[in-house]
Amino acid sequence: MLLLGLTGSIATGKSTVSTILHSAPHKLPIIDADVLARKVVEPGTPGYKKIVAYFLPTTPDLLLTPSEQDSIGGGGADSRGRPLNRPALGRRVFGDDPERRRDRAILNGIVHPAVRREMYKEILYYFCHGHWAVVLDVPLLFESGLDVICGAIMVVAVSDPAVQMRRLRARNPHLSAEDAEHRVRSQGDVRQKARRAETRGDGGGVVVWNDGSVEELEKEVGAVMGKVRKRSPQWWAWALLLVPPLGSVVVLWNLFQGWRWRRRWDSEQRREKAKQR
Ligand SMILES: CC(C)(COP(=O)(O)OP(=O)(O)OC[C@H]1O[C@@H](n2cnc3c(N)ncnc32)[C@H](O)[C@@H]1O)[C@@H](O)C(=O)NCCC(=O)NCCS
Ligand SMILES: Nc1ncnc2c1ncn2[C@@H]1O[C@H](COP(=O)(O)OP(=O)(O)OP(=O)(O)O)[C@@H](O)[C@H]1O
Repeated sequence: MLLLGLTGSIATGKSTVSTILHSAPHKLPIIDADVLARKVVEPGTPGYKKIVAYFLPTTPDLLLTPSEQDSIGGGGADSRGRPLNRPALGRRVFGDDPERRRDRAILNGIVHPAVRREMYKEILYYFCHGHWAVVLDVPLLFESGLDVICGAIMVVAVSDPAVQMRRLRARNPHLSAEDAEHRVRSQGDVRQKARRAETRGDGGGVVVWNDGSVEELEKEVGAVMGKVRKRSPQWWAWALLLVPPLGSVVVLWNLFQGWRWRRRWDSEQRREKAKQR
């Protein structure tokens, strides 16, 4: 089974592409890291407890008040505690200054391992059901190291940063211009991610440009999926499932390839930095 990593930057169109990939004619199952990242910090979970222990003393509005819960339809507080006030936590961790970077690293250190565990369980489920591919929708695919396990990576990118900012503010009108700017800056430049995917070569890394309309996007997704599909037909997914030793060898080979792509990219980056000095 092909693990197709779907990534990009904030508001570049990952969720829109993931909806396209989930619908006909592609009909792929989706594992959404944002959904899992919410699940693993629900009240009562170990993730929730760690976040409250670290952030509450310095973030008085970290938990929703009963009236805020009513207004978002979250129900009343129960014995597991009040839900997190996500915008308030976002203000603590999104941005470029050292304090926010440190707090973001701490939050990532709590949330990412729990997300990875949930993700592996879902991958196993889809593998056992004989799907030819599953989409891993992960905004921070490269940053979290999950690129290594993916047989192919699709980056959804926009070439004009103003388009990204406009779509973000239209989708999240509650964000101030400053908050929106902080969120965009908290993720790497999407054009850099596009270049990184392309270094993986034909079908192993593809870029979907989303500067145009949704109809154009659908066509573009169709075209790049043609390249991806060539590398991993349905019969191959069944062969891996029915011949476990073959499946194990292929998993190891894919991990090795992913690791080699990562190393190649890191050394290219080092060379570029050295040239700039
Ligand atoms: C800070 C939190 C509570 C803000 O929640 P909020 O509901 O306001 O935003 P949401 O979760 O929908 O995120 C919106 C977008 O921000 C970006 N983003 C989220 N977390 C991060 C991060 N740690 N670093 C950079 N960008 C991020 C993603 O593109 C995401 O799609 C939340 O984003 C969070 O818990 N982040 C840490 C976990 C994480 O990395 N999630 C991303 C997938 S693993
Ligand atoms: N081609 C397009 N034309 C117009 N609007 C678009 C297009 N693609 C996406 N959008 C809109 O832009 C906004 C951001 O898109 P989407 O939610 O798919 O991005 P995302 O990368 O998943 O964002 P996030 O990382 O924040 O979850 C949405 O409101 C979406 O409807």
